[in-house]
Amino acid sequence: MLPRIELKRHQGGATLSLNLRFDDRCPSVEIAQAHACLEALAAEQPLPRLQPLVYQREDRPSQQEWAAWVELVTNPDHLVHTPKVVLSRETRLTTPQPLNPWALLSRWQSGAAACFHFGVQLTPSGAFIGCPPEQLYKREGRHLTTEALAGTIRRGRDAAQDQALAAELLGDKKNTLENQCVYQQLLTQLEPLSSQVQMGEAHIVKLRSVQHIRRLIHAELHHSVTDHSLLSSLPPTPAVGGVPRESALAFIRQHERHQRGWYSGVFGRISHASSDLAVTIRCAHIDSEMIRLYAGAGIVAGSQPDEEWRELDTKIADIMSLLGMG
Ligand SMILES: C=C(O[C@@H]1C=C(C(=O)O)C=C[C@H]1O)C(=O)O
Repeated sequence: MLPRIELKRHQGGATLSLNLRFDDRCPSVEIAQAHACLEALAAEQPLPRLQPLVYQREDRPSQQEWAAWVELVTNPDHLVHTPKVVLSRETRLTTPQPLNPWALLSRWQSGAAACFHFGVQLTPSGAFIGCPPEQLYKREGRHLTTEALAGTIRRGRDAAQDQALAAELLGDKKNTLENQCVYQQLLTQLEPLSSQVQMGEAHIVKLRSVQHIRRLIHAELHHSVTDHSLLSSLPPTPAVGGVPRESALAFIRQHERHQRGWYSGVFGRISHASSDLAVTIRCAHIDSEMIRLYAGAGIVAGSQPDEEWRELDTKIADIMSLLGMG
């Protein structure tokens, strides 16, 4: 989806872009519609204060169903052909109070400096917003940077505990395997598309509520490779899908009963000179009476249902705390 109007904030200002399509459309109609959109833009207004919400919460799957899925994925007969599946949960908050998505995004992004910040107005009262920590890829000319971001542990109560948890994460077999599944697939996919592929050391990324293992990957793209080729090949990475992709996605389609919607997709900017794209995790879909939050966790050999469920709780609680709940 390409929005009609894009607003990009950067240091020292903002850029507004207007997108026009001239393929199968009458040019004068397209220009008139674009003009109407520009005229409908309202002047900047102060954001409303976020009020604590009264809501009803429903999680899909339930903890019981989740445990059953994790047992299925970690069964040796399943692991032998599908070593990683990223399973997800949808948390629905039904509320009679309208929530201003931009007020939520503003509070969210102030505590997520190292993340992408995006919001898409889908309808007058509906938006998809998020602060994902994960880059699908960044391209400058022929130079590509991507990353394997997978493997999670909570933040510590103080600096010493936080460091101890980070060290535990880096040394943990199950989390290392989760990350390895991602970088191995990225390296395989990049091989026919690029040369001089280099991978950095595993290190820790610290977010407000969780820490992750990350490995950066750099490559020089062949001249024939376009964003279209990269987007046809890389997503969904095993950070949101699994390994091998097809059987992991088949498991997800068979078992997850909620729609992932815009969650676990791709969001960003593409141009001839450069591109910058994020994976849409840590996000919320807001409608007039419902907020949908999403969280996923990579399931591999050694994953325990209760621990993975707690990981989902931590990721969701991070967003709910912005709304004064959870
Ligand atoms: C799928 C999500 O996150 C992914 C899963 C992770 C994990 O299981 O350790 C960590 C980061 C992401 O790769 C999500 O947050 O929804």
